[in-house]
Amino acid sequence: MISLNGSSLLSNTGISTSFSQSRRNVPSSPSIVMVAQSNNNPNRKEKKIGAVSSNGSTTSAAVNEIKEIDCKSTIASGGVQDFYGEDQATEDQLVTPWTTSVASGYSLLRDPHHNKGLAFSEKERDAHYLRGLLPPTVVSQDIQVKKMMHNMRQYKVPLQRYMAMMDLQNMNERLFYKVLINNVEELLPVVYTPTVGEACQKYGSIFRRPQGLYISLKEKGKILEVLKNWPEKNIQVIVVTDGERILGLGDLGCQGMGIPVGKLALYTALGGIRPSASLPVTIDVGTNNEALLKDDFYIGLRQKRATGQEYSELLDEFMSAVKQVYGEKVLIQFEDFANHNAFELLAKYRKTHLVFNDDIQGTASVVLAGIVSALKLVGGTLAEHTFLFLGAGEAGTGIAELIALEMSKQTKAPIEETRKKIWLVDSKGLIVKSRKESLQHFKEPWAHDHEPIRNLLDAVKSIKPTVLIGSSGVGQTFTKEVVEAMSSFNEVIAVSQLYLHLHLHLHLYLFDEADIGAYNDMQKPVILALSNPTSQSECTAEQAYSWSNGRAIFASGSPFDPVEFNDRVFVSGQANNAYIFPGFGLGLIMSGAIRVHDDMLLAASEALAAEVSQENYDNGLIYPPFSDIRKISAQIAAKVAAKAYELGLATRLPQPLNLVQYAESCMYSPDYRSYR
Ligand SMILES: NC(=O)C1=CN([C@@H]2O[C@H](COP(=O)(O)OP(=O)(O)OC[C@H]3O[C@@H](n4cnc5c(N)ncnc54)[C@H](OP(=O)(O)O)[C@@H]3O)[C@@H](O)[C@H]2O)C=CC1
Ligand SMILES: CC(=O)C(=O)O
Ligand SMILES: [Mg+2]
Repeated sequence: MISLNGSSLLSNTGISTSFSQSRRNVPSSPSIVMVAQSNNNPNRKEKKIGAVSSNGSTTSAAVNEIKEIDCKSTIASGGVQDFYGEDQATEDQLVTPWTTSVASGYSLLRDPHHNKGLAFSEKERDAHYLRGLLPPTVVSQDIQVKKMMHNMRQYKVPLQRYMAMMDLQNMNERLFYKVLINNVEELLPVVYTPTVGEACQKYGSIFRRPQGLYISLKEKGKILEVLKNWPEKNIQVIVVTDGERILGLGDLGCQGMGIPVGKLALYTALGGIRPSASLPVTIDVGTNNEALLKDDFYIGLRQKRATGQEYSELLDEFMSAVKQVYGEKVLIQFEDFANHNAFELLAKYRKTHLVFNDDIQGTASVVLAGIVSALKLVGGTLAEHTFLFLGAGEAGTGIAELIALEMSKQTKAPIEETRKKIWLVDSKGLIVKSRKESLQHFKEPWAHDHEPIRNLLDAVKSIKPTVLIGSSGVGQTFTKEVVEAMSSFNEVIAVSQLYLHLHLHLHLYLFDEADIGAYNDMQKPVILALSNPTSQSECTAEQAYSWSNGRAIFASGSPFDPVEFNDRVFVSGQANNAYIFPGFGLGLIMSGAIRVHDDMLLAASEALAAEVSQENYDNGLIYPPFSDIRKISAQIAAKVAAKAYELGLATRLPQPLNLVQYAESCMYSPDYRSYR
């Protein structure tokens, strides 16, 4: 007998046996010394009772010997043997979490990495002691996928679908990824935004089995040991949050764990990173969410958030421990930190670690790609457009800076100049020079000369942007008046541009109504409502199309169903960093990159924009469909890796000749493996 600890204790379902060959998928001769050890039962003494050979021949002997342990005094009422002394123990007595460790297939069925459920072949059932543990039928993985989707579609409540998917992930990892990859467009809204937002809000009450690693203030000084508790050793990507800005839902404390878990599921499904190489982490420094602090089911520390030195010391310890345990090349993705920490953490650790802030950098890359694509539909170069943001935080200023950088590269103008084409509104109004003294540092570059303006509508009317981007985390802020204003003056600009165009290029001075109509039709306002989840979207797809009279080029952070307006069906795109981070991370990992550089974000953006087909454009789309995401991720990974080599930041040498092929060859496949 051995005592259970770590992840095996957490995945124990009552009866626990460990099938030690299966984990490594190689023939082995485990010699498991079975030791009975009790610290609460005076009648039980430490006893070495045997060893089990790889063919399991001594299993029954060993089990018989276990039964020899004197347990006369552990008969619980009703005649059921309290074999482990657990029923007899009172609440304040300590018990050891026992398990027997024999070469049986029972634990194989409960090992999510290797379980295949009914897909175990006859041969595997014989070889791995599964006879009798499964019903007789043998089914293919494809049938399992079909069944899972059939069952999933019976649930009408999205959170039930989420829970069904999480249960599957905890039960049969390969099937989970096969289901997700094969049905990515249908299931992305389930495992990711918007449903993951609701899951985080209710994480305590839906909590079944822990996923990921929780590092709280209690672990201060012990983070190295905590990391070593994680069962996998070859970690390549960590997604970490402190839960303070979960989507647009605010501070969800420890319950933010749903985000790293969800993002890493996408790393595997969309980017092909091996699940065993990924580690979701939640840093719990408390929460300022009063409702959660009072919630009986809350799973985190019940205290106000630690800040200042206490906070930065914990983060510092975590960052050093990660590097010590997993090395220089582990990618650490910061996710959903509040902006007062996010910018600082990125600035501090980008010099010493391979870090990437998805909300600042990934979002910037995906939105730049969408805008570059949109230019095909609305005309002009990046520098000829004017941008207005609602929201000047991580997403807003991150995107703004990357657009300004790309503009600067294209026009050779200094970035200080190109920034002037970009305006941002925060909760206090338009960011202007007169506010400079009181601005957070990341807003300062955007304080241009302009009179103060308090609200978005007035800012839209004054700035007359061609592109409006919502990154405020506040729903319904792109009102009818805002969208109508965006549409109206883009029309006016269209007419004046038409005059200019005819005059300068065609030397024509006359035109008819049809010309104006055709040209105006091309002048469409670009409206991106990035805030997640759906409830926080600045406007819905239906509102964008109807209020703009069908002229908006629209994309949103969370998906919307197609909209019928004026006998036309409008399909909107999803402007979400999920297009970028999986391929971006793959590119870093496969090149052995040691640092992230802004030029890699531009490279990723270019790769994504290049994947939008003419057919997509014809349908008004500025992003390719998610159904092609693995192919897209390979293209992104290749461009990012190429940039890493070019910048001298890659350590995997020699550089593979064909980076796209190499990226594809690195990708995890969820197909079942055959067991000896
Ligand atoms: N689609 C995607 O891929 C992504 C979407 N997002 C979404 O973007 C949203 C914002 O994220 P992030 O930038 O990290 O958050 P931040 O908290 O860093 O920034 C929010 C910004 O919005 C401003 N703001 C808040 N309320 C209002 C209001 N009523 N009117 C005007 N401005 C307001 C804030 O103003 P102030 O500074 O004055 O407080 C702040 O500048 C979230 O909903 C998130 O889910 C984020 C990343 C990626
Ligand atoms: C998509 C994302 O990262 C966010 O909304 O925070
Ligand atoms: Mg995020």
